[in-house]
Amino acid sequence: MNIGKKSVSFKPERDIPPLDGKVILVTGGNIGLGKQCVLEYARHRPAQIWLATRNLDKAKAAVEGIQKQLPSPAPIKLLEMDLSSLESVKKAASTFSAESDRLDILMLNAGIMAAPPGLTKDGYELQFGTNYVGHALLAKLLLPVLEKTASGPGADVRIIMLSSHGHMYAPKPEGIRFDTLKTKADALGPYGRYGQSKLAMILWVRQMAKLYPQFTLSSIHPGVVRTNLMNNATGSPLVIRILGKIANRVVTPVDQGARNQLWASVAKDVKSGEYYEPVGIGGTATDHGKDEDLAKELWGWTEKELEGYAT
Ligand SMILES: NC(=O)c1ccc[n+]([C@@H]2O[C@H](COP(=O)([O-])OP(=O)(O)OC[C@H]3O[C@@H](n4cnc5c(N)ncnc54)[C@H](O)[C@@H]3O)[C@@H](O)[C@H]2O)c1
Repeated sequence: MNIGKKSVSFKPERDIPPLDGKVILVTGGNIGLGKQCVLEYARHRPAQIWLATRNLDKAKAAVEGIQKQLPSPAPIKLLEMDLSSLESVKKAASTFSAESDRLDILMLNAGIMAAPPGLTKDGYELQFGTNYVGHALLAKLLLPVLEKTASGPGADVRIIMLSSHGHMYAPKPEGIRFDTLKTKADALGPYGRYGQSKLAMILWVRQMAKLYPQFTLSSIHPGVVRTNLMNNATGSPLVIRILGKIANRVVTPVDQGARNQLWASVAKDVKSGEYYEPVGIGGTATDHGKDEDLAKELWGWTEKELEGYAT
């Protein structure tokens, strides 16, 4: 943890610059941290915000709520996408690419935590497939538009992965147990699987930052934030209810929690490839999260898995 280190002071209303002309895509933007980011961006008037969601009805209601908080309507478009289906991710990426010729901020925010054992539609372990593989494919398919944006004048392309301090629960000593990524057999338990998926996001950011120096990439932990994330966690319903009640009293409210990812999307002092614990404190990943060989190995595995998906 970041004990003893001082968080960066970041106030979205003060520190997000005007976003004129910028195009932003937020996954999981209908609720929780993602919705808060959409609201904060909307206040700074970008050209377009794309809110990627697997539930259009919930997202429409969320957008109505956001618009009510603004002095005038912001340009927010919905993009249907289920991260647990690579076909759905592919469709979303091609819809986006057909309609937008730039992408300045890609906020890979959606996620699930401690879900019961299961597989995505393509046969990946449910949390790994949703949190990591789906986002890795989305970014891969959006590379042409990201690269085009980065080559333009005054470009500042940001890619942010919502990881977690929970990456410390990734399996030891391996970090990534490649034999568990395509099976329902629950060798790691719900938090081990969550930790593994969140470690993968940190490692992907490290490797991608090396390969694509024209972008600024970061992975972040938002803090322990009051959202719906616990609602789908597996375990004893009573324990989860009690934990949820305790958490609701002590955890960070969502407007505070969203600050780290907002900071990572605009601040000048973000170091590409780094993992940040709130807010703006780098260097806090576990040894696995700093393991460059593991990052390379995971990148190779991911490229092989997604090679049928052209950019
Ligand atoms: N809340 C915390 O304390 C905390 C701590 C560490 C990390 N995080 C991370 O922050 C991110 C946002 O979480 P949150 O706390 O706002 O939780 P949340 O449950 O409020 O929001 C999660 C979002 O992800 C979306 N999502 C889930 N599965 C999806 C799928 N298959 N396809 C598309 N979208 C899907 C949900 O619809 C929702 O919009 C997650 O990646 C989470 O792991 C949160």
